[in-house]
Parts: sequence; structure tokens; C-alpha cells
Amino acid sequence: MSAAMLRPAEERIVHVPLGERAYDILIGPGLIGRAGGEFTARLKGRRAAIITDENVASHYLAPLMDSLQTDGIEAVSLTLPAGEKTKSFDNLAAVADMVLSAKIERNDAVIALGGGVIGDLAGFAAGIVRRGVRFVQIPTSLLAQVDSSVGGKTGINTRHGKNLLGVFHQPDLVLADTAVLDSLSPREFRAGYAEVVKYGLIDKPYFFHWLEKHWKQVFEGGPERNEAIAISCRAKADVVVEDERETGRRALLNLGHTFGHALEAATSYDSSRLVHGEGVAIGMVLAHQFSARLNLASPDDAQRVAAHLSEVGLPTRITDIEGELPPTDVLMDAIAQDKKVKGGKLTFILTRGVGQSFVADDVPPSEVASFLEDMRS
Ligand SMILES: O=C(O)C(=O)C[C@@H](O)[C@H](O)[C@H](O)COP(=O)(O)O
Repeated sequence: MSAAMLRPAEERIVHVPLGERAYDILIGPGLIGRAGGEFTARLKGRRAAIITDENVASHYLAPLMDSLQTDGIEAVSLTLPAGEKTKSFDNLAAVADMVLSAKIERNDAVIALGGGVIGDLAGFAAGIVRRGVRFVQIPTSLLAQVDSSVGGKTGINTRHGKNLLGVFHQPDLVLADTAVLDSLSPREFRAGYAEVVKYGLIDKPYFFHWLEKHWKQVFEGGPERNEAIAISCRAKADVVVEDERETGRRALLNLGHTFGHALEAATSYDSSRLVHGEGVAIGMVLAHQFSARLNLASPDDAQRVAAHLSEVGLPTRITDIEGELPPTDVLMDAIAQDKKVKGGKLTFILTRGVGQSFVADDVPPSEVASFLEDMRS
């Protein structure tokens, strides 16, 4: 019997039509236990190097290994510490070394079993080892399922900022096992939810409205959760297909990220103070407030966005971050390292209202600095 015939009714497939780099995102419960079947059905190689973290490994590494083994895939694994600090040069070297030691060939695969940190790091290694080996994403956080596992952005952080080294390397398959979401902490789930809200705020006002009404069911699980994940993956896939290498429209997916990344750098990637999704939540509110300050949007929209994010328990203000932050000029330095800077000019994702985001080139740094100064007092 084929893997497709064994699929549970609630499973969704989002296809990413990228020509010779096209792939499927499978969304549904139990996919880790069926990973071997999906792998053999879609990839030629019969060897895999699994990269994971300590938290995820204790729950899902053994079931994944079993499934691969049952389907005749020879797999080795490397378990790294959990957390944003794992996205480092040293760990990139460790992953590349392990993948080469395991003699992973171009048709074999690196498998990322974990959240965004593991996906970004393992994807970067997959993109550079032998100038590119196959890559399978098995995202285990909501954030990774709706965002980082899709679209091929990989990377590590440097002392200059977030994701400043990396390559575009599309996965060959994404297995989003929704059963694993039940074991996330409420904080981790909320952080991923910020990226779900982002798709509504970019260009889907009806989706934002739907989330305002149904967020409790999304948090509780059930059909609304799967629906929100599938809509998010579809939304991201559509943008990626239009602009795979972020020369234009893809920058919209960065809504909230310019401020968010600067805040993550300002808190030294200390997850006890701020995790990525929380930085994005604050960043999205700031983007709406900044747009209102520039008379591009109504302050009521910023208020509405802040009200929804805070209703689900996300931080919405810079002052919600615990502890001291560096001065505004240090935040501005981090913003100046943003990958969207062109000719030294800042590019921001601004908005004309809920679901009406746009890419704004040439935003005056002095306006941003004085806005940030006001927002932190
Ligand atoms: O895939 C994209 O494009 C995004 O911008 C999605 C973001 O949500 C994601 O966090 C991404 O990793 C940020 O990328 P960066 O280019 O700003 O480092």
C-alpha cells in the first residue's frame, strides 16, 4: 500500500511549485512515524544525517530513526543544545563535519528535526556540503511549521546580527507533524502564532479577522489549528514562488522582523528574555505604530494588532522586555546590518492598514531612531 493510501483524512498537502526545486509540505498528525515511507517515495538516496536538539531528541529522535530504518534508510544523528545560540559558526562546522563523516552524498539527505534554529543551521550545512545535498525539514515547533521550514532561507547568527551568513537552499520535502505541537510550552506556541498572524497582516485581512475570532480553537488544537497552519504555508509558498531569492515581494515576509531582529540582538539572543516570535510580535506592532506616525495608516489599526497579540499573551511593547536594553544607537546599528539595506538606505515593511503591508525603501534612519526613542520610554 502506498504512503498516500495510509494518509489520515485530516492531512493536507501544500505544493510549492518551484520548477526543478518543487516540493510538498505535508501537514497532519503522525508524520514522524511515517517519515521513512515519505522519504523513500520521494528521494533517491538511502542515507540520512539527522540534526536535532536536546529537547526534541528525547521525544522524537527514536521514532524517526525507527521509521527510517523500517523503510531501509541508514541514518545517523547529531544532537545539539537547544536555543538561538546554537546557530553559530562552530556548530555549522560540526554539522558539516558530521555530514561528511557519514558520507552523505548529493542524493542522500540532511534531515532537520527541530524548530527554526535547527532548520536554519542544518539547511545551511545541506546547502554547502558537496555544494548542496538533499534536505528534509521535519519542523517540531509551530513557528518552524508555518514559517522557517518553508522557502529555503537558511543561516546562522554572527556578532553582527541575525542570519547574516546563509544560503537559499530549498528543502525537498517538509513533514509538519501536527501531533508534536501538543507538547510545546504555551510560550513556544504563542511565539509561533505571531508568524501565523503575520500572514493576515501582510495581505490577508480576512485571515486576521478569522484569527481574532478563532484563536482559542487554534491554541486548543483541532481543525482550526490545521487550517491556520495550511493557510500560513500556502501564503508563504505563494510569496516564495513569486520571488524565491527576495529581490522584491518576498521582503514582505519580513514584516516585524527589522525591529524584531534588532531586539533579539539587543537581548543577546537570551531566550529567557525574548524569543524570535516575541521579537516579531513587538516588531509587527512597532511597524504598524511607525506607519501611523508617518501618516500612512490609522493608529486604530496599530491598536487592533496590539490588542489581538496581547490577548493571546504575546509581548507588544519594547517595555515588555525584561531587563535593560542597550541605547537606541546600538539598536540602530543592528538595524543598519539588516539584509534589506540597499546603498546604506533602510528598507522597512510598513502598512496602510491591517492586511495592507508594503515594502518601503529609503526610510530615514533619523525618523526610525526618534520613533524608537519614544517607544522605549
Ligand atoms: O522566509 C522569509 O523570507 C522570511 O523573511 C521569513 C521570516 O519570518 C524568517 O524569520 C526569516 O528567517 C527571516 O529571514 P531574514 O532574511 O530576515 O534573516
